[in-house]
Amino acid sequence: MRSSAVSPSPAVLPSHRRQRLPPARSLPAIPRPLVPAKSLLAAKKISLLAPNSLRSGRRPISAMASEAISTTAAAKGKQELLVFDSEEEVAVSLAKYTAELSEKFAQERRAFTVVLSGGSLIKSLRKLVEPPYLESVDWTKWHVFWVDERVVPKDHADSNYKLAYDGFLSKFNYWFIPSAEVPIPPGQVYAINDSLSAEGAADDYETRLKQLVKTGVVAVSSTTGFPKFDLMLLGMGPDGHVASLFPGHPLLNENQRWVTFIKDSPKPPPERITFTFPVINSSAYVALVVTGTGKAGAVHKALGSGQSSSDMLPVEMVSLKDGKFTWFTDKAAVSLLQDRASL
Ligand SMILES: O=C1O[C@H](COP(=O)(O)O)[C@@H](O)[C@H](O)[C@H]1O
Repeated sequence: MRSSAVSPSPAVLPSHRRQRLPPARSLPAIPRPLVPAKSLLAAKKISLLAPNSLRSGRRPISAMASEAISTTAAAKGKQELLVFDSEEEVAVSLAKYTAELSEKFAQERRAFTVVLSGGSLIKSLRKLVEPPYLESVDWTKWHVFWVDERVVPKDHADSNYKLAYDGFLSKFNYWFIPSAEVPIPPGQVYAINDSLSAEGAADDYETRLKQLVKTGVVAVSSTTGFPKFDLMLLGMGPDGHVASLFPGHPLLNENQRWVTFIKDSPKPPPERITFTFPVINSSAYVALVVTGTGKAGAVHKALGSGQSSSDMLPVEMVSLKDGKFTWFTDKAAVSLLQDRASL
């Protein structure tokens, strides 16, 4: 088992986790099939619309939509837009994509640093804890972080940690273990210290990240000097916010801090901590998962309007320095892009 430089003390774990969860090392060994190296992004997709991407095996929603989105995406930098028929298919593809990156980084760096969001993203990760991935992924290499967190106790309904724990980290349902945790060593799950103020929690998280950079668990971008996470799994709100970076908020311009705090979040709860754009944009891979008609307006503004302006949505500010940025969407989320009038 890999030990981390910074292990959460038992005091920062929520009581339900302390009491109920067997340590990862006590789980029975699970036979891990050899997973052949596969190309990334080989899963079923119906659209590929951005430049600099593999184009094989993909069919556009429509020629009109394809052309229009491709043009806009080209103007906005290296992005790939994948459109699936349903959220179910998004979840299937996201699991494959994540498992393949897990294998790649586990081999290359002996660690896989994964950053989670809250919100609907967690539900879309459900296929990763089902066969075949629950057996084939080397969970012991995972180091789990949060791109943003609400400043509430970890057992609070608003906690992104709790959401991830209840919806993902505790959902390891192997046939002879009816209910167990995903076997990520507990010291590699980096929840915030919920006994601190928003400012204190942001400082503490940034300090912990700096220690993990020093020990080599988290990589550093040679381009930006900011931490370079292997995979960031982002969601997007209907207003186009990502992490806890909201439209028009001064935090959008933060360019020094790795982790900062907000006390006036327009979406409750008001107090949160969040990674900053320099950190998000230094990632090796970002998967932005956007599903449902509620997000269609923001998707249209980001990808379909052809306008690049001073009123950029936060999602439009995701622009990786030297990483790969992929949108995982369903048809509902891109429904306004399919409307010829808006293309
Ligand atoms: O408040 C938040 O919202 C966003 C988006 O959530 P969704 O439910 O609309 O997908 C989420 O990505 C972020 O982590 C969370 O704190």
